[in-house]
Amino acid sequence: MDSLPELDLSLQSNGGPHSSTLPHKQPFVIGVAGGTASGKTTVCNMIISQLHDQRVVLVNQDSFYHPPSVEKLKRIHEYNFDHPDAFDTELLLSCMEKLKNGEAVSIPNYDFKGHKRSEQARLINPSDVFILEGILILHDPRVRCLMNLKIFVDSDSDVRLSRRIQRDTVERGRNIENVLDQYTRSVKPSFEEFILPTKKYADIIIPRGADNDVAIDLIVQHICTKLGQHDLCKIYSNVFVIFSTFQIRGMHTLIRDVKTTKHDFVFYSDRLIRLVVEHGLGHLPFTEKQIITPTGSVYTGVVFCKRLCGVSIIRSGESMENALRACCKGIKIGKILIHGEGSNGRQLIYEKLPKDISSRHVLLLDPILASGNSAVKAISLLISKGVPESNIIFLNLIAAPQGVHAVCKKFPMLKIVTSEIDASLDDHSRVIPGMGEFGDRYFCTDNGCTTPNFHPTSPFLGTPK
Ligand SMILES: Nc1ncnc2c1ncn2[C@@H]1O[C@H](COP(=O)(O)OP(=O)(O)O)[C@@H](O)[C@H]1O
Ligand SMILES: Nc1ccn([C@@H]2O[C@H](COP(=O)(O)O)[C@@H](O)[C@H]2O)c(=O)n1
Ligand SMILES: [Mg+2]
Repeated sequence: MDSLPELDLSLQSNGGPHSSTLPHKQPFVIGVAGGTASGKTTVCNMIISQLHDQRVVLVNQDSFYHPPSVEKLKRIHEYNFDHPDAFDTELLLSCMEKLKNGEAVSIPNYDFKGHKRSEQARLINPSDVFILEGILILHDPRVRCLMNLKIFVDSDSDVRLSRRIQRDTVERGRNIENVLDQYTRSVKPSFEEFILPTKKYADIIIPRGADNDVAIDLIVQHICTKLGQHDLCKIYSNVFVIFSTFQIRGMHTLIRDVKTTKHDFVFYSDRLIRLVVEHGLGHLPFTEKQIITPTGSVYTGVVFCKRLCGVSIIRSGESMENALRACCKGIKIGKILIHGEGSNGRQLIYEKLPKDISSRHVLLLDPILASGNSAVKAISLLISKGVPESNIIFLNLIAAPQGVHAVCKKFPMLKIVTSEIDASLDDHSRVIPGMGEFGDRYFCTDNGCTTPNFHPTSPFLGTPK
């Protein structure tokens, strides 16, 4: 029998686990094609507003219209703006190549009234997501090759024509006669000859354009999932990186900064730890439960697994205990101390684990997964105590690829939940870029600590200097 009260997971993560994110080097490129006035620009703006936490840049194919020569401008009513040759695709390709290489580019702004590039160009910075939008954006195979997701907006042609009349007379300096004449002479024939045939390249076709909220929601979810997939998450299905937002990156920026004060380091580490713990809890099993609300109505919900325990790897892991206690009232927390210099020869120095640990789901706590040697030792101990591998969730703030490989290869059934995966390890097995000695910074035992923030949970805690 437990001497502690039954566990109550008083706070839970909002929904299931996100198989998520990392800043990745290559941007996610989406192509959005469709006939004129089908709602491409409107759909793109809706996607961008729903991806509010990501850096998303919209690049319109219109920006790459060739400016017609003076001769052609004189007979502009004969010009076909809906033909693939109307666009400077070479310029589009070279801009995209620079952006993909992390360089900023200047792209033209297009003036539909004067049929020319505006004086003022638009500076575009490298970004997480680029949306390329335009009637013929799926036409050139080289442009299609840049895309991770291809969308075709499919709206009824009568609706498109009426919207085009409205838009072009209000926004593009045309009259109804111009619009109808251009539509029958070049817009409609080119749609049939060049634009409609590109629908077959689309991964997703959106009927009814911007009215199709469901399709737009699904697309946004798909983009979020894809953005969150670090390469290691693709290799190991048991690695989960929490969804990266500017908030999370901001907190990482603070705790990784060598100049950050001790107080801020502890404050922002605690915030990040809480997020990781909440995500970790989202991976626990649950069963369905119906309850009656005060209005007498039935609510079908879930109850979480109550047989839990935390195990912190001393000393840094102890920094995660408060967050776990705050989420899981009365949770038992065991401790493991492993010691060893260099990359080999880790030894178990101390362990204090609940007697019934084999029947519990274990949240193993260590903010940094570096070489993985200590983690492998700790996990092996848990397994030797009878904890099923699949009942272990290993929670970190940052993980090095080497540590992820070491743990996942040996224990493919456990789950790792982390907030960022770093680039590498240095010769001293320190995570790079990393955040230095987490335990020293958190417990204020490094040199120069002026504002001790004492967390007296560990029998092994050094004396603050
Ligand atoms: N679902 C919709 N309902 C009403 N008006 C719309 C809808 N989608 C687009 N529009 C309007 O139709 C016009 C054309 O839409 P737009 O997004 O510019 O199309 P595209 O970029 O494909 O040419 C715009 O004036 C826009 O405000
Ligand atoms: N000077 C120009 C350039 C283009 N067009 C028309 O714009 C349409 C593309 O923009 P959408 O937002 O409608 O996709 C295309 O159909 C061209 O006919 C123009 O009228 N004048
Ligand atoms: Mg548009």
